[in-house]
Amino acid sequence: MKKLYKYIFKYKLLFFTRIITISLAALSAIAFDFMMGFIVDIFANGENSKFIPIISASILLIIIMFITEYIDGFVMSSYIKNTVNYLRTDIFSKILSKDMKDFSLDNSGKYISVLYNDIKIIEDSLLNNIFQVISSFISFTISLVFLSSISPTIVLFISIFGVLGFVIPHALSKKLTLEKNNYSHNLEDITSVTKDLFSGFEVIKGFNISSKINTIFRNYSNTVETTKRKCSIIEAIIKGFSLSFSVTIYLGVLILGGYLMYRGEISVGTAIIIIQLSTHIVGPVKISISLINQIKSVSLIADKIDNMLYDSSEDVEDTDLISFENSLEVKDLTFSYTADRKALSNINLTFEKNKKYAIVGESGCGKSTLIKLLMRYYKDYDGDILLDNKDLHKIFSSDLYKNMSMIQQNVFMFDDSIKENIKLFANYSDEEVSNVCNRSGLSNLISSLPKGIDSLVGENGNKLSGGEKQRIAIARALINNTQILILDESTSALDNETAYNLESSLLKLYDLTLIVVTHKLIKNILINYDEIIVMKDGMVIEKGSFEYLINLKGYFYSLYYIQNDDISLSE
Ligand SMILES: Nc1ncnc2c1ncn2[C@@H]1O[C@H](COP(=O)(O)OP(=O)(O)OP(=O)(O)O)[C@@H](O)[C@H]1O
Repeated sequence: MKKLYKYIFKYKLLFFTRIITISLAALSAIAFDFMMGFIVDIFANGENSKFIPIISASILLIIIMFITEYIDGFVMSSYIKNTVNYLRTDIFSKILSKDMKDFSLDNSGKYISVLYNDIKIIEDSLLNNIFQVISSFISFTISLVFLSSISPTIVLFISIFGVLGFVIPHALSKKLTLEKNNYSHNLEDITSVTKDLFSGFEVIKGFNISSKINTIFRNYSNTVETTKRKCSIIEAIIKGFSLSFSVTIYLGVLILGGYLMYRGEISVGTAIIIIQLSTHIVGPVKISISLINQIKSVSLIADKIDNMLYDSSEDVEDTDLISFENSLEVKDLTFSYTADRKALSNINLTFEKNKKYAIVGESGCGKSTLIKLLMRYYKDYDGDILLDNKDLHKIFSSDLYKNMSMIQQNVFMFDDSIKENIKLFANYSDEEVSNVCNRSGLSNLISSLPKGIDSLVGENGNKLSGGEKQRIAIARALINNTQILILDESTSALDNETAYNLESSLLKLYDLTLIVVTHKLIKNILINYDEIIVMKDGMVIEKGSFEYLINLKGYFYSLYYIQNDDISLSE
């Protein structure tokens, strides 16, 4: 919760201006109470000469109240706009600065929920209420000071019931905090699930499972609404308590004031002032109880955001890597996603600078897992991964991803031109862009388009084919001067010819260390790799050149034979 103070006080000037405007609004309201009392006394005593001045003062007060309300609304809306904006963009940039391994641990739906749902809860329950509490406190204090100068007995009575009114509902506040936290978690779940279900739209339609999916969604929606209802019930109980106490105080003041008037100790006007002032004491007590509880209920949500934004890389990264010079080594690497099954067992490999490596093996043997570990997606493995003899974990993220890039099947594209998608909005010259286009095999595509490199790619690159998007991704990596390029073709829908062309152009790049996960066992391509790494059941079981592996007549030979039934023909 403490970390939220940074956001609350970010716009100090607006914050304190708002306190001044709400104090003025509170003062004007109290001045109005006095005005009512004076008017009644002027009529009761027949003081005609004071009639015009009191009417003028009333009009002036109304104008002041209007202006104060206007300025107050203006300041408040500016404060909320700036603070919420700052909070949301700060959280967003913290999410972006997370390490890949940390980011992949959380479902992105959770981040979306924090950015919209949780921030809305913080705005409603904290930012708005904090001023209401301050305003209530100011009204309460000023009214109490005035009232104590008129009748200390009434002040004593109000204080006793006011304290009781605070203490009893306080007991319910913990329950409310927990329920609000549950509500926030349930909102997270429904956002993630909705996101997943929409991304599976084609499957839902294709397999005709809409009614099953509707049931799943209804259950999530029901859970969210049930938790929200629980919060509302607890809030209603708290409000019920505070209402009972405030009505008791109000009635008590009315009876005590009436009694003092009956005894002739105060005038009718003063009795009205007492009653009006007591509303400024009772009202704040009543509101503050539920407001303070609502503010407290934000604390668990604030802690949750803190935990989510915790970046484990801050703890370990202390090594730089200016440029990859020698080798990427994997020593005794073992990794499991779940305790009951190893995804990788005892892997030992060396990837030398500028050499080309292919990783092959049947589906599920651990190829993608291996390259994800090389890209530092997961940290909890046994063994070592060393880049130029430096522990992969310790290398600064900025250095690591400057030297290593991975291209997967789903290449993210900005809705902009081909050129901007290659440059990624950095300052590269046209010559540099054209150079990487040649190297990544994009030149043919560009020359066939009427607007060339300035052609727009469409939303997420929908005007381009899968292979073209992958080429743009390669150009991105090359312009960034990536030393090690990892290509995951495991799930690639690329046809053989496109895959062939893509790999051939990369294999020709001398100053690039290339690691390609491939399913397509094509001799003319595979002979160009320095080493083919063959995996089975999470282990590396063979490795060597294409020729060596074929002559070995082992597992690779059988895999190759399945895809190329007649070896003699394909050779
Ligand atoms: N996030 C995950 N959580 C749990 N198990 C996983 C996860 N990702 C992969 N696995 C399991 O780890 C094993 C290796 O998966 P991996 O994706 O590395 O295989 P692969 O060789 O790349 O397969 P493919 O060629 O089909 O892409 C598989 O048994 C898979 O079910």
